[in-house]
Amino acid sequence: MDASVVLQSKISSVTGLFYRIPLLSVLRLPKIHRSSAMALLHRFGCCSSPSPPPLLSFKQSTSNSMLFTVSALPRHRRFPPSFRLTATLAAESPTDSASNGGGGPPKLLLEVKDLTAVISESGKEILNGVNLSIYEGEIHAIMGKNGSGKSTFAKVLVGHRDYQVTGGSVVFKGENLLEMEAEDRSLAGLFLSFQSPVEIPGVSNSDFLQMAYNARRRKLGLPELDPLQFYGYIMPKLEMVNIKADFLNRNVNEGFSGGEKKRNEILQLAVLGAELAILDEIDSGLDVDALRDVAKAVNALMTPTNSVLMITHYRRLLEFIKPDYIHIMDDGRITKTGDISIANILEKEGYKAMSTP
Ligand SMILES: Nc1ncnc2c1ncn2[C@@H]1O[C@H](COP(=O)(O)OP(=O)(O)OP(=O)(O)O)[C@@H](O)[C@H]1O
Repeated sequence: MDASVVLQSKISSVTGLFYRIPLLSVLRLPKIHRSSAMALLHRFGCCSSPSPPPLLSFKQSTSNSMLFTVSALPRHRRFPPSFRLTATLAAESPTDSASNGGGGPPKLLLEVKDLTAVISESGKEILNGVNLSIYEGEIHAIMGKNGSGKSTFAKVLVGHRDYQVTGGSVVFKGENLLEMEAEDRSLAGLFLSFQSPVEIPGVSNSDFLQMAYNARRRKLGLPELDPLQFYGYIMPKLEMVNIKADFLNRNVNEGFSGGEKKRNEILQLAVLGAELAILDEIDSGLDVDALRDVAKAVNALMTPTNSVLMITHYRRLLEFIKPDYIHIMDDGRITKTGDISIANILEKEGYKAMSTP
């Protein structure tokens, strides 16, 4: 833990420190990365809770400094690479326990109508009337030329502050998504894997994931997991994404290769669970084995009640994660919807084949 965090710990309340650690790290990032990193923290609802319970337990020593009792083991020994825990501790995904899973016709999960949005800073219009409906259990893919508005659409859905909605409606699980704060959207079950995942120096993956997971459990009224219980919960997830346990000791995305960052995004998804996972170019920068691992993990996470919206340029991802619908986005709206045959045509003929009615 570096000096600024220790200093901060001395002026923080006991419960306040917990979420100041990632926040401090974000504030140390270059300005260009800050809003993305804040969005990442908001993904987990970790910056707005008025009094989050501490993951790190600590107490005042006689010398007036804080004594941390993060765990019985020093940080570098907390997740040895060979660590295997066969625990039967409470390890259900919050969304598993929240889902109805009770049969019946699939419910409408997301309904976007005539959505328009501009860039907050310049007022430039990017989304020009997006319409999209996603039912529980469906996999949708959005394809489209560079700059057509795919990532903007994803970021608008999760409430990214760079964009302002100027019209239309978005209903998620029956609620007006546009009225919800970014972290509430995340806690409600919306997850966006970033095209360029941000690094958060000074915050370990394990602390970050446990904090995020417990934030979601709190929201759902479930008891939080302590570090040992969290081991039990996360170990199968690591195997699912084929990530070594020592990744948990490393700072969030710091020094990760492009492919490792993408795997880490899917690990976050596996840990948090999500009713709607939006995967923005999750295939970019992945070698073929990594793509297979990531796709396998995404498929394993599918249940009859959750859905995936993936943004991609390439058909090869769609061979691993088979979509029910493919949409073409052009100039900030969805102009065509079909099945895998759209991707086949695109591969052969390019976007000119999509411009005919
Ligand atoms: N924060 C921003 N500031 C300025 N311009 C932006 C911002 N966000 C998006 N844009 C612009 O909006 C347009 C759509 O961008 P977006 O990233 O949504 O496209 P995309 O379809 O995801 O493209 P790609 O396939 O290349 O990832 C682009 O012209 C982009 O430069």
